[in-house]
Amino acid sequence: MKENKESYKNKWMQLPRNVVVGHDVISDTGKVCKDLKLNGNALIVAGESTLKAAGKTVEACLEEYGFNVDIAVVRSPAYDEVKRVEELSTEIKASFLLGVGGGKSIDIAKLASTYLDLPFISIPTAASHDGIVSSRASILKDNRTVSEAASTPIAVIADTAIIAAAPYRLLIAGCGDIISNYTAVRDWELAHRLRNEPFSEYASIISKMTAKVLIESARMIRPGIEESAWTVIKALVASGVAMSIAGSSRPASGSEHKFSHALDEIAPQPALHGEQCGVGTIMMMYLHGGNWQEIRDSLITIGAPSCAVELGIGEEYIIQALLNAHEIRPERYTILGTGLTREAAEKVARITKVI
Ligand SMILES: NC(=O)C1=CN([C@@H]2O[C@H](COP(=O)(O)OP(=O)(O)OC[C@H]3O[C@@H](n4cnc5c(N)ncnc54)[C@H](OP(=O)(O)O)[C@@H]3O)[C@@H](O)[C@H]2O)C=CC1
Ligand SMILES: O=C(CO)COP(=O)(O)O
Ligand SMILES: [Zn+2]
Repeated sequence: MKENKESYKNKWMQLPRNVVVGHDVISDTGKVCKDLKLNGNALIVAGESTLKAAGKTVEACLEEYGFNVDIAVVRSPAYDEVKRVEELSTEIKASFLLGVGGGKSIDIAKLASTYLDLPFISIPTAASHDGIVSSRASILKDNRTVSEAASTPIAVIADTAIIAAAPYRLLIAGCGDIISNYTAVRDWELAHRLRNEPFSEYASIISKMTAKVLIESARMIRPGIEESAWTVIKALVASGVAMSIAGSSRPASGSEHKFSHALDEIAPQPALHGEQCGVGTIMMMYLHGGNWQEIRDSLITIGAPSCAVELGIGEEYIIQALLNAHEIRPERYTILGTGLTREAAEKVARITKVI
């Protein structure tokens, strides 16, 4: 029976059981965990700032319901942090993990709980990325971002008051990560046509819909407003569901993400993931022959970076990242093909006003 259980794992669509979104829902953390029949020792995984923003509140809410709670503070989305969290989980005999923070904390908790086969709860403190519910984890290995299959959270607790109070730059980054779905899906369609790569109509439609709805509501996205946090969180959740349906990050990660990951490797001070992906989408939409101006105008309306200066990254790094991008996850075919020439890279960056 066991081997059958294992065999279906590469076919299943893992979706979270409970997605709780709203004002002050963080105070329901203890109840959510009890309702999920979780017991024993909990391990919170958070960053320095997110521990203050929400981690300590989560600790108190869990203790109120009789859980023993430990905390692991993480600093980078790297494998050695995942290993450290795994060891601590084993040491304290954790029965479940909670990722409290941005993509880094959530991905580390997600991957550690996958390796340990423990339940995991996602508690985003910002609407900065679409890994909140996804069955993927993006982790640095030898300075290169790798995307690994991971367990979907059994619950998501997204407190819109905390998310609205987070630095607005994080909400804007989440918008960039969603808008990037447009070129991600075009790359996926291209790979399906040229290389017969498996393609999911449903996942691609959901993914494109999140970008479309967000662009249409761009004027409504404002700092400190819970309604704005709601709008972006719903898009991020839907985008993560699209990845879970596809069983890969394909619906939300294409050539624009390759560009962002390439920047992470060479830029002295990379910008936020979603900010870099947004700028990458402008240029990749140009390469696809699509309406890059609409992408650029939407990012500007939201207040997201649309060029190198606004990313705080030098022009040469933009060009170099364009030249390196196709080497990131080379098996994932995109509009970048086997790579741009320097002239082509400079041309696309100039025409789209990124440099
Ligand atoms: N698995 C997936 O499907 C996906 C994964 N990702 C990954 O997610 C990461 C990007 O996520 P992102 O959130 O931008 O990066 P981080 O998790 O690094 O968060 C960015 C910064 O925001 C801070 N922060 C978060 N919430 C708050 C808050 N409420 N108040 C104050 N500060 C806050 C964090 O603090 P602190 O330092 O305390 O953590 C951190 O310094 C990348 O590694 C990317 O690869 C992105 C998309 C999808
Ligand atoms: O960032 C992601 C989707 O927004 C995940 O993508 P990667 O698989 O490229 O890490
Ligand atoms: Zn992303």
